[in-house]
Amino acid sequence: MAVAAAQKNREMFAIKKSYSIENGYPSRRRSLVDDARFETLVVKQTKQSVLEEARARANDSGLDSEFIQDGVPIGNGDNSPTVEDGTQQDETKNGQLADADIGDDASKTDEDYTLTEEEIILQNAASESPEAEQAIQQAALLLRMRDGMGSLARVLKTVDNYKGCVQHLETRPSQVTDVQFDALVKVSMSRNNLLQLIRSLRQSTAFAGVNLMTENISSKTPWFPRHASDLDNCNHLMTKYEPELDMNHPGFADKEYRERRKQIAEIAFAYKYGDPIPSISYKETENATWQRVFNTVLDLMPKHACREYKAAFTKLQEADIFVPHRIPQLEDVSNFLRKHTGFTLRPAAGLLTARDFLASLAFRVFQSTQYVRHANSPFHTPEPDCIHELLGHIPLLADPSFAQFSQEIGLASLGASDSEIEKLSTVYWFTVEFGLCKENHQLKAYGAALLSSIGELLHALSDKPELRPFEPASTSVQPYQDQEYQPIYYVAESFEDAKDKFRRWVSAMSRPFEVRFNPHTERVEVLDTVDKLETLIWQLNTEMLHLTNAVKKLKGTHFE
Ligand SMILES: C[C@H](O)[C@H](O)[C@H]1CNc2nc(N)[nH]c(=O)c2N1
Ligand SMILES: N[C@@H](Cc1ccc(O)cc1)C(=O)O
Ligand SMILES: [Fe+2]
Repeated sequence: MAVAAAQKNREMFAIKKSYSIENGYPSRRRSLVDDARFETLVVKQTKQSVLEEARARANDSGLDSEFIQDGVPIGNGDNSPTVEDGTQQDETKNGQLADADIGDDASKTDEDYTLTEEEIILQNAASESPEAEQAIQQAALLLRMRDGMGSLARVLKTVDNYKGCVQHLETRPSQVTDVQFDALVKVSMSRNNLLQLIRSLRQSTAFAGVNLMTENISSKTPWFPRHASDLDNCNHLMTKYEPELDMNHPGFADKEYRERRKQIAEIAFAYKYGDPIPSISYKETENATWQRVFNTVLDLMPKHACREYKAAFTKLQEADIFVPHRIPQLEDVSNFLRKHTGFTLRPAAGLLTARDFLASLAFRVFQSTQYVRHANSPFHTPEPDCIHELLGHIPLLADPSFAQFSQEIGLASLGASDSEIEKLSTVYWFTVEFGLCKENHQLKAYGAALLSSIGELLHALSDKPELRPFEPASTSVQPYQDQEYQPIYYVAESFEDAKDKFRRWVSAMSRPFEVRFNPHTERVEVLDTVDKLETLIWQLNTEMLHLTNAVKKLKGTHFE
């Protein structure tokens, strides 16, 4: 009966809220890598429907309605094309017409082509405000010229009519049937005029295709938070681990537990940047669960935890934050961390998507759950809870070197592609969550999910699992599950060594820009102009001057 009720509850809940189930996620599979893949899929589908909607709108409002392709008017529901990332982009590698790209692909793009993703983005960008409409846009157009070079005169004239400026012009013999030449024309003109230019060129029978392939209209880089306050938008949940949705969750059939968990999660939903984290008056049973885990960690830590963990743990005890009889309040922990490494906490309502979770690390913000695991399973729980965050993550976030490693993973994730997010979260999994390291030839644990799950800690340090050296390139593609204990663990020489290897690996990632966190403004800066770099170099020079002076002064006192 209880199970049936829970099932019903689960279905209702799924319709209202579940990110996973309403989208058809196979909820029995429990791997965060699968989650990331699933997230990718949902994001893609959502994007697709946004694009299709925009196409339909463009069609309704008459834009492009004069263009008929293959005898089918654009926007015809059944025949509406799908956007494939990359097909357009490939044609302007390094801004040149790339020979290798001529051929099947090129002709295919033309045939499939109606309103491209770039045009929709341009149209949306232009429609934001009158200023946005007039903003000057750099763009590249690929023109398929049926009648030879003579058509170029017409192109140049039309660009001129629209008050545009041609910045680059390149042609090649076309391999598309019935097309003599392809021309790559880079122009600069207002967005509105650019849209008109494209329309106008398309009306001419001289062109078999007019494709917009912009360099910087396109939002190929996924959105990412620029300021710590933008993290208010980075709270998307993977709900499949929640007690309502996971039949293996120890709280699945416990209504009171689920209510309590929901009530605490509400705090996270309401939380905004700058708010103090509300205190929770934990129940006796909740404090008792904490006490059980806390005491076991105290017992095992001296032998099995890494040096840095133990040192920070002692500091947390000295600050009266880690005591056996009560669960620490996140606000107190946040203030403690701020003093040691500049990390702070934000309340999280549950397991966050990898992209959102990693993004916050870039700002030295750790998103922490605040509810407590079910009293029946103190030594293992399927979703992160505050005991995991507090006993697992907090001590190392108070260690400067580890804090920096965490932030670097976060910075690398900003604007990364979906497959790179998947790799970064796998590295996170095998280091921050389940990492082992060496200390005087002995194996020690530093992973948070080992230090908060006693059963797994002992398993990891037994002779059962396979141990491999931490190597980002191979670690980042190692599949894993989070249902049972891990069969493989990765061993780092030290945090410094892990950081070095990670840095070298990250520098080969595809993101075309570097970012830097400015702690004074809590802003992430994209290092994309000489001005910004010069300002930074100037700041570093000043810093170097101070450091050099400090060395001189120390040496001076030494020898006097
Ligand atoms: C980045 C990686 O996927 C990692 O396991 C994340 C996912 N989301 C999370 N969400 C919360 N609330 N706590 C966590 O520890 C994590 N870990
Ligand atoms: N298994 C961990 C909690 C946890 C769950 C899921 C995670 O992704 C991470 C941590 C524990 O029992 O402490
Ligand atoms: Fe964790």
